[in-house]
Amino acid sequence: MELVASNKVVGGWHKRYRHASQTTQCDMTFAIFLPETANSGKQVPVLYWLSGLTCTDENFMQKAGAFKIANELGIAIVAPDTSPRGENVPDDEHTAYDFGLGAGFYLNATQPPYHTHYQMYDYVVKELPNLIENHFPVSKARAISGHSMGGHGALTLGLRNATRYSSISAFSPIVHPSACPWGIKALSGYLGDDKTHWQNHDAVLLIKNKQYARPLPMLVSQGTADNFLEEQLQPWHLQKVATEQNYPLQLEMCDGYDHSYFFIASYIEKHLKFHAKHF
Ligand SMILES: N[C@@H](CCC(=O)N[C@@H](CS)C(=O)NCC(=O)O)C(=O)O
Repeated sequence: MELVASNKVVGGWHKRYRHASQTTQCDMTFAIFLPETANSGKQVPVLYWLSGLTCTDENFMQKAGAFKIANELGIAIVAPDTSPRGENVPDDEHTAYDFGLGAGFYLNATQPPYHTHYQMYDYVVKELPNLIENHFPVSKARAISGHSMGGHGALTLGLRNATRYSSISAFSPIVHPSACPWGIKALSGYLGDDKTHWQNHDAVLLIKNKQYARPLPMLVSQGTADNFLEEQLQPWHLQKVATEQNYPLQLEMCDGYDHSYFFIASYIEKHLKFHAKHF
């Protein structure tokens, strides 16, 4: 692992590392925030943060305003990149922002030419936590959260790995990718056109089909002034299946907030306190 950046912040540390990933077969960069309590070697729980389309490990760390409250709660935060990157990594053929680089959708692609590198599900669920737990003073208590495409990642990875995480949250998530333009483009491009292969990557279908080992506490926050609300995000689908299955979802509609990090900065304290309660 190569240290790329190191900044002291609120008594703790923000660090960026690059490493050769066996899962994605390219160099990956991630960021970690370590609270002050970790300086003395105390093992702290980890929140994995998955970012949205076009993002890297940097957006959350620079814009979410999470450090002070994460430090008070003694929580580390790990932010991976949103896709594999590098010269040999194929992009969308039209270099669109919603597929390929910056748009890995937290799944394991099966379709050429993407399947070699686009293995973000295994990277986030397995390789990254192993690396983090081997190199930093963290416990095995993990929570998962994310925004938009990363909200989709948090919901689906959390549901499918309910024994690895203690709680799930999401901001403005893509809840039903099988039925919205961003999701249909990604799932067909990475997994092929057979929709039976999409079900494991769709939070609404996972809950509908009870595809989880145990229900985890789930908090979803959605701005009412989000440009993507009607066409892409559609949280009412999640609310409906959660009610039908009695899944412990807390969905809050936040009046006047848009899709940006201004919204995340406004509600991150609530999400961090939610996860802190369940570690
Ligand atoms: N319309 C935007 C869509 C991308 C977008 O809104 N990305 C969100 C996640 S889905 C984001 O977090 N962007 C980066 C940021 O705000 O720092 C574009 O064309 O770039």
